[in-house]
Amino acid sequence: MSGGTVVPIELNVERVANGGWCVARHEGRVVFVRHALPGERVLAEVTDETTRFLRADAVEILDASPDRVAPPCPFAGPGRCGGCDWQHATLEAQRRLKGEVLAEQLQRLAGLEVKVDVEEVPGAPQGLGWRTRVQFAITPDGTAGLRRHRSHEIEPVDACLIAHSEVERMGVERRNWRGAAAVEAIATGTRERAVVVTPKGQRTVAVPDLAAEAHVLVDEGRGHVRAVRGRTALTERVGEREFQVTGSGFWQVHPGAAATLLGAVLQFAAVRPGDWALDLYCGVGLFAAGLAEAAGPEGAVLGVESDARAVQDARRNLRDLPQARVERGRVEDTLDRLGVERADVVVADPPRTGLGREVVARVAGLDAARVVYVSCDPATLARDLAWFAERGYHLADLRAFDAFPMTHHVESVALLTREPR
Ligand SMILES: C[S@@+](CC[C@H](N)C(=O)[O-])C[C@H]1O[C@@H](n2cnc3c(N)ncnc32)[C@H](O)[C@@H]1O
Repeated sequence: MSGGTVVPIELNVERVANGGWCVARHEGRVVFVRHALPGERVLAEVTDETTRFLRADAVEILDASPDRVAPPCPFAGPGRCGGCDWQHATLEAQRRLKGEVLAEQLQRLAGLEVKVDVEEVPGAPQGLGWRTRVQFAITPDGTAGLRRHRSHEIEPVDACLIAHSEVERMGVERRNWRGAAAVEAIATGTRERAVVVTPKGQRTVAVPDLAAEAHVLVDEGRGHVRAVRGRTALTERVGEREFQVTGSGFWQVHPGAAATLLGAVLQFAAVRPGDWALDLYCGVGLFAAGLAEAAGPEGAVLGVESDARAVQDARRNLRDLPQARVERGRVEDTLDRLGVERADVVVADPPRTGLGREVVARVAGLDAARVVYVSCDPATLARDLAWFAERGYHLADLRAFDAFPMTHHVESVALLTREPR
């Protein structure tokens, strides 16, 4: 907005929308408002304006929702840290709102009427202290902070309440990082050093008394974190099995999420001994391991993953399961390249962009009895489910998990089955 005093507008807040917003209306235009809750009357400052809609921050609550609480974090609130969206709502309300968002996306984009209960993920009872990877932005004077919402500005913080205690014990916020643009701290609980990658190379930082795994990446000032150079593997444990995760390879950030999602995937996949299963976008092999154990030595599992280091990790993590193999490549080309024509079960866990129409068509063509779709984005999940429906696969079951408390993000696991012929 241009300079001068910003006059707040009064809004009656309606429903929740995807992305941590609520919907209101002002002079014929939709307003997407943050820091508000459905049913509230608020004064809001407009932060962004187009011909079709406004964005605004609630700055004063005139009628509060019964779901409202004081944010536990002092850096949450209008114009402050953009890392969390729902610090001002109870955890129960946050989960209800996420369920409403998922249900609304499924209704609007896939024509599905579903009631969604978002389940708690064990390991963060207050919704705090769960984030095992935190990307800190660095101010020009070297102070660590977090980005403000939809902004390049940095909010200096002296602690992040959703960060895991081991990330906090690294003390990234208490060090000076002059010359770096970003630092990513990754904690898992077994390593005792921090590795810093600078433009001049990699160095190891001693972190005194750190009974934590610390892994810090620094970029070259271009505003993004680069993959770590060299082999700095972390070890994650799920049940009896250990998973090596090298560099910035994908692993769930909530310490309870990997085991919880694996449980949901195996429940829906219902793999039987001798089955032929695919794990698409397999990362370091979390789901492939469970599928291979269930399929047994007579079965077979193929993991497909595009990231070279994740493929190396997956092969290592699955080396005691000869029925599992991992192929490096993009899902879009690899199934064709390998001539994969059928499967009993397909698990797919794509990035936020979802599967897309072509991969949906390719997966549906495999004629699997069950397709398990793991998604971190309700909108792309709903879009893809509509395409699956065109090809005869329908939503048979859905579980959703609060793997990112205090934020608007929600993780879903959908079971798709074929229409009987
Ligand atoms: C959400 S992660 C899932 C990882 C794994 N299922 C897990 O739970 O740990 C998505 C993975 O897909 C990989 N990926 C991204 N685009 C891909 C593509 N087009 N083809 C194959 N893998 C891809 C990423 O490298 C990442 O490891």
